Amino acid sequence: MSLSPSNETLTELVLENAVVGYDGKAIVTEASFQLGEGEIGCLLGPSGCGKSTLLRAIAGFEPLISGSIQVNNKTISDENHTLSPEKRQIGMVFQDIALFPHLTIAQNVAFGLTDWAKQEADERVDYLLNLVGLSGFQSRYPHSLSGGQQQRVALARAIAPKPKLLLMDEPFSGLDAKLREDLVPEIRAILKHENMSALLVTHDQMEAFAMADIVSVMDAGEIHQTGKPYDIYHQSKTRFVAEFIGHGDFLPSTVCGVNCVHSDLGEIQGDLNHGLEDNLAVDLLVRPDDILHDDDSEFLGEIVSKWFRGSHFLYRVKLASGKKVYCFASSHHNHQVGQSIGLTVNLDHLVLFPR
Ligand SMILES: Nc1ncnc2c1ncn2[C@@H]1O[C@H](COP(=O)(O)OP(=O)(O)OP(=O)(O)O)[C@@H](O)[C@H]1O
Repeated sequence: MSLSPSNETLTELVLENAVVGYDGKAIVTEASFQLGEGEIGCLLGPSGCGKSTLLRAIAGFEPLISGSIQVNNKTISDENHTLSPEKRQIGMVFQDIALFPHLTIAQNVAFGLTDWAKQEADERVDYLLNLVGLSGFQSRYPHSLSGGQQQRVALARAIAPKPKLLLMDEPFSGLDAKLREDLVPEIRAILKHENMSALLVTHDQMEAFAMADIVSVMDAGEIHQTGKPYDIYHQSKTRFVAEFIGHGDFLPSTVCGVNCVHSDLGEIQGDLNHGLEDNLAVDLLVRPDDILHDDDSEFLGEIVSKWFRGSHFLYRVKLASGKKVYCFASSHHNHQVGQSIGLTVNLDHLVLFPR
């Protein structure tokens, strides 16, 4: 058995209309998405929307009411059959790190390697501890490690037996914000290095965007949209996605051409044909980065509140119509609440919801 990185773990996961629930009552309705070989996916949604339920179905802990789950073209769950979790070769990392306290770090990582030859298992443990930045920690015990270090050990333990797929249920939510910010890209890099297909569950948008190649946004048991983080943010398909992801406002507008709307921001030409008929009443999604502060602009808005974000200010500005929108400004443009500032509209993708 070779050390990593390996291509053995390259896995494709396909969910087709998966319905999952408890006591015959559906919680997740017809979930479909596809995770390509070596891709990192994310189920993102508010608390109680069914993310963990769907993850548990993929792990084999919950049966499907209908639909199917396939790994590398092999059906592992459908309404008639649930392959048992231990036969799925799926690794899991949870929020509560759950290392074995009485085992050393090396023994924890080697936990799933009982059928490996000793020398290969030792080499695999050393390789992984080095990969997660903890070489030299072999004989320490979990209680002597920080939360972030423990979570890295948990990751090493989960990927040690080279599972086909790694499932991660809110793995960072017990960690403080700074540690999370550092650890998320680090763990992404490790998974990519290992060619590991992985699926993360989180309610944190920033975590989803920093970690995943592809994000499925869920609400009330339903997947609203699956796509790249950029597309989810800039081309939200439903009002829920538009509101759940980042800041944004809906401006009442009227369609005035194949790629044009009229709103309180004036007439805006988008870069795509929106396919809606002229004069249709719509809501236009406006993100903070769609409106920029510009001292030279004569189009004004009055600051009603402001947030200093280090590298920039986020202003809430009131337009002449009374509607409020967010606006970005670089951090040396420090204006006061009540002041009117110039605005330019930087909106290429028109995201419209008929009213
Ligand atoms: N074992 C169970 N039996 C019955 N209902 C359950 C069970 N587990 C979860 N539920 C219900 O299913 C719904 C979805 O729960 P789930 O844990 O999947 O949501 P989630 O999106 O992962 O939430 P969170 O982010 O808070 O963990 C909730 O209404 C929950 O109460």
